[in-house]
Amino acid sequence: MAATHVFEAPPAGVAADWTMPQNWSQFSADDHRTWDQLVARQSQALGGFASQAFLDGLDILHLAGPGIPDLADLNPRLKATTGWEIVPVPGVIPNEPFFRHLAARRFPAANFLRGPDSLDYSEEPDMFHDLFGHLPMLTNPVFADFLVAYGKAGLRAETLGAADYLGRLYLHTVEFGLVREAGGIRAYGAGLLSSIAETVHAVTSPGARRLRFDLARVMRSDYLFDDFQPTYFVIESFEHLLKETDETDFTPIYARLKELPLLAPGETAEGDSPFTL
Ligand SMILES: C[C@H](O)[C@H](O)[C@H]1CNc2nc(N)[nH]c(=O)c2N1
Ligand SMILES: N[C@@H](Cc1ccccc1)C(=O)O
Ligand SMILES: [Fe+2]
Repeated sequence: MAATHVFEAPPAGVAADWTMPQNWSQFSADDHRTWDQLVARQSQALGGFASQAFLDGLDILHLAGPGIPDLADLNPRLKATTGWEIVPVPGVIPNEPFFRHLAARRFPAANFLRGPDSLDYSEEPDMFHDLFGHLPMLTNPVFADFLVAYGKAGLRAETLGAADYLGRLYLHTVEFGLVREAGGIRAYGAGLLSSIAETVHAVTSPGARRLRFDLARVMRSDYLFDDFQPTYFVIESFEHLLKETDETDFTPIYARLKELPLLAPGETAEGDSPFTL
């Protein structure tokens, strides 16, 4: 987590719920050019790597036209699909307000853009990651409901001192998740899909470890934040992910996990099931 700054209190200009005005006119011509470059090369490169659900949702961003999207235009279009909207925040915010926004179908998006030196990979989640990476999946009804169920589970976890388990679930699904699809493997995680370099690595590299998704295994698996993940988890379907999160009482899982050591990034565990096609 070295490079990424997590805010502890809302800085000036940021509301108590961590949201801030997008202030679209603040973005420079260079920012808009970088955005267009990112969208063009990333959209071009994702065929064969990205889940169809993601590719379908990407249309909504392309419809927004060139330049960094104005949320005043984008949000009504997103809202019409699944009821979700984007709310600008200064960067990585604490868990509790993050869960609260998700539970209310508001997706927090960082209100700054990476520089042209980080087109392939950024160590820090920025506006390109949050909009290009996350927004397309928010237009998928099953995934959209999963993320609400996740936010509610997060709020419950906060009261149980178990938020870190949920943080790991998020990282290994919403951010770096793979899915069995079209007789192969596709990426649906936003941390992959906003980075060409890591998407290609996760889907194709023989050196990437891919395990079958297992809820408890995922919840005890630590992750890297500023480098490629050593292990990826593959789900069978978004329906399965929704069911696991929506209908599960996590309390006994947390109780069991508290007795087990955390697994370091890339560490193997008894019972690991490598993903096979
Ligand atoms: C839920 C999980 O723990 C995760 O680290 C949260 C915390 N705060 C965040 N804040 C923002 N803006 N974006 C994120 O993806 C997250 N992730
Ligand atoms: N690596 C991602 C950004 C990111 C960092 C950390 C966690 C999630 C996403 C990108 O290049 O877009
Ligand atoms: Fe993200």
